[in-house]
Amino acid sequence: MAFGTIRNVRKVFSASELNSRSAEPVVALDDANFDFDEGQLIALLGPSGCGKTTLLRIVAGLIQKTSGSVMIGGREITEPLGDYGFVFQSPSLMPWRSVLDNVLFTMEVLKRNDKVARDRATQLLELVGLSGFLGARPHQLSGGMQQRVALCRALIHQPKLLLMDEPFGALDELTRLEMNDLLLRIRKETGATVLFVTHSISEAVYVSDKVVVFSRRPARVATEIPISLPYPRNQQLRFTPAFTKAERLASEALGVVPPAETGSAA
Ligand SMILES: Nc1ncnc2c1ncn2[C@@H]1O[C@H](COP(=O)(O)OP(=O)(O)OP(=O)(O)O)[C@@H](O)[C@H]1O
Repeated sequence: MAFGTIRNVRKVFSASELNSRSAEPVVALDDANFDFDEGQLIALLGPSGCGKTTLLRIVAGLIQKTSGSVMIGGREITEPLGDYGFVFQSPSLMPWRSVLDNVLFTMEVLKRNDKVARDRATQLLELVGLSGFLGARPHQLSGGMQQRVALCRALIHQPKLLLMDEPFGALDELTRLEMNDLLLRIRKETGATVLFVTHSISEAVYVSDKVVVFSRRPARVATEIPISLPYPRNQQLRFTPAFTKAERLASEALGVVPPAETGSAA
């Protein structure tokens, strides 16, 4: 059985949730379906406003779905679980805390801020190339470095599932490419299962085992594209026929380009 199953998930934001008497209900998700295995990295790709963040928040147990089922590791998700990690577009670090103490914040909340936690935080920060910045404050770091800290903070408690919502969307192109490689390396080291929301077709193909493409709101899964590019991946893969073909399939599903006459070939 799959580690994660998203079945017929529908979410309607009612007028009361919209805090307005006059507003029409908003159908954010309509019958979203897909599965994923433990250790997989799944990219969720779709037009702006199609409900990707809403789906992540439902998977996280932060909001209730209107109908359908979300099972993670054999449990139906109805409330927030402690064993998830989150990375958002903004790193949201605490400015008064050092890099190390920002990473350890999760462990403080979980009351597990012991030597083991500190050693792991130090190892993670080393893995992302920040071993020289343990005592630095967030304002002394670049945007990419801050996002590396946020990644370590999300992984410090060895979460069952890592949820990433456009984590590299605010970074410049070069830093973004570096972060894609870093994510692949971290994921290999930690074995984390990841749901990764992005607007970038190229990024989705590069980092994932499968791209789930959503239609316009109300979102349904338009198609699932298995990515069988080899590991370890490197930037040269972006210029291979297999990569271009996957990008083309995703672009077709998004309606960016018409379907190729053969139905799939790049
Ligand atoms: N708390 C909320 N209350 C009411 N409506 C909401 C709420 N959260 C999201 N929505 C609506 O649900 C729809 C989907 O929003 P969502 O943020 O999930 O889309 P998205 O695909 O993540 O967008 P983007 O890619 O631009 O970040 C939007 O129309 C949004 O206005």
